[in-house]
Amino acid sequence: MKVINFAEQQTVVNRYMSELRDVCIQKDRARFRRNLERIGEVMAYEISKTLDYSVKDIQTPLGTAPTLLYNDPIVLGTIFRAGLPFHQGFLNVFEEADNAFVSAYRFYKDKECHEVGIHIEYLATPDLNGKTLIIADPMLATGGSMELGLKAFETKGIPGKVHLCSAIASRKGVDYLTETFKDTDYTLWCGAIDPELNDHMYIVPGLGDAGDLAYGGKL
Ligand SMILES: O=c1cc[nH]c(=O)[nH]1
Repeated sequence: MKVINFAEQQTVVNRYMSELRDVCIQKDRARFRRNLERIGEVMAYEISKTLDYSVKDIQTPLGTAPTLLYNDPIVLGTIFRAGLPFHQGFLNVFEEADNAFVSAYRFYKDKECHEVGIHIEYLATPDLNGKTLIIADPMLATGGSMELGLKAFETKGIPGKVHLCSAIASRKGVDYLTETFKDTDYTLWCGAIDPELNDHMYIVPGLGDAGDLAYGGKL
């Protein structure tokens, strides 16, 4: 598996990332969602360069324009709920894509929120056989929800290509996925890779709880 880290590049993604993280700016929910969406748009554009293209003749009012167009049948997958604005960014770019959704939640063994697992509950996906699957999961903490999300999607067909996308990943999560998918040609796209996970499996420095910041708190 190949890993791309946008934080190592000179790119506008770093500006969007700084706004996601900034403790004052991130309080503006609409802006938080829009920044996740914008990172999705840039990642989608970069992924578009990896697709398979062939020349198609486009009829204009004045003649024919030979144009390189991609042939990949794209499915955009995401994990509720924090994934929704990030997913929308990819959909803004690949607007013809089919879509797949899965819900995953963490369950804890005690009131101190020590995690014991991730539970998959809801799954809605088209046939994935031979498709180019792009999974948008903005916070890659342990890598567990991305792995389980992909496994859940793969019950509905085996994709031809897989792109795993996160806004912020932890080093531990990246190492876990790199090991788990070491024999694949998957690509993991990260807005940034942060050094630590805390006891509650939150990424540090990270940004906090992406779902709450995008949509408000939950019970
Ligand atoms: O730091 C983290 C990790 C997982 N999910 C989040 O929203 N934040």
